[in-house]
Amino acid sequence: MRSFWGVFVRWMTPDLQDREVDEVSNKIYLINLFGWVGAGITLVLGVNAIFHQNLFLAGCLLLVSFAYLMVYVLLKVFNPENTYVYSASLILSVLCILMVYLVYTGGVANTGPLWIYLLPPVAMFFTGMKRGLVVVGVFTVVVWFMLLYRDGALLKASYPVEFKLRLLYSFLTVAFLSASYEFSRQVALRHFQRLNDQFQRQAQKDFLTDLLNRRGMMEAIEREYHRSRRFDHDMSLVLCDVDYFKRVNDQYGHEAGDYVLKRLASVLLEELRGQDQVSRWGGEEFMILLPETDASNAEYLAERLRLRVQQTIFEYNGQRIPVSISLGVCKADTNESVADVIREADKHLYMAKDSGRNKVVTKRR
Ligand SMILES: Nc1nc2c(ncn2[C@@H]2O[C@H](COP(=O)(O)OP(=O)(O)OP(=O)(O)O)[C@@H](O)[C@H]2O)c(=O)[nH]1
Repeated sequence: MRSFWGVFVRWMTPDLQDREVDEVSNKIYLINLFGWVGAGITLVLGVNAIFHQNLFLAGCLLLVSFAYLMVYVLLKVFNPENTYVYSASLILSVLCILMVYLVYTGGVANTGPLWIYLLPPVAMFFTGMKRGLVVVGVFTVVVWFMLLYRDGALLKASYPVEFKLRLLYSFLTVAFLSASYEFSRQVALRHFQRLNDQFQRQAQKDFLTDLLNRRGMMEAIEREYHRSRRFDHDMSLVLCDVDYFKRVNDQYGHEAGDYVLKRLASVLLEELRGQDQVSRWGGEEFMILLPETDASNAEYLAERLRLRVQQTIFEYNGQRIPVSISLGVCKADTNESVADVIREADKHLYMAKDSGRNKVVTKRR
């Protein structure tokens, strides 16, 4: 039963290929739903009109039903992300024509004009506030003209003047409310997107050094790794660790330790090229990603960093703190996974530590 429902829903809805639920996918699903509901209702009304021998009305309604079905076909056959704008325009155009027709004929017992309130919310939601206002504006002018021109000479149905005026005033009120609602929705959406971007950035930043954190760097490495494989470019990693950092904390205090990490972060940033990326990998460890860099250039850069740190004066509260770093360098090979490359860089770092610290060790091939 469940799988039947799943197949049915999949058949009825456009394929968004696991796209995340967002404003666009939400719109696509609603346009599709609107198409189905519109096609269903107008089909029933069309068949009903055939039974009542009103063949002109039946023809119109069946045509509308077919047009709404095309909304689904457009979304299903073509890429919905490209065609949903056309589907929305189709829905709106057909809706406008249907509303004008209902105002013209009066529908059942002159209640046809009551359906025009559908237009403002649908127009605003499907096409946005500005375009929605244009559609509603043009529609209002057309209907206003039809209702007021020579005391209803353009209408098949006849309405009292009070009804016509109140219909237009209340329609404009609904249009204004729909536009305000759409405007607030857009403002809230933008605010939400800004917050989301901010959280995403924060989730990838290290609060102490303001560098990328391990999570942000992992993403950067994965991205670069796939790029370098695809275009057959070199890529290297340098893992760098402060020597005897525990002593810094013990001797000068934890705040001095924090100062060293921050200062070191800015020294590393100064030495690197714009395309390189540096992150705080954890504690007193920094991971550096070097795109388009082979092992000997990565080693050269690592050596330059080591020297630069050695020559930099780290001074906190008037006290000079001796700081040096050890670095493990590894160039990514095509047959290695990202985890392998990181493991290799880590292995070389510990070889640098074992061989006395303040050293660079590179994987040679
Ligand atoms: N001040 C400060 N200390 C940190 C931070 N993160 C980690 N540490 C300290 O860094 C020290 C790391 O010490 P160890 O792992 O023993 O390494 P080490 O003393 O640098 O020795 P080697 O790496 O072998 O040269 C620990 O004392 C941690 O408490 C931080 O954000 N701020």
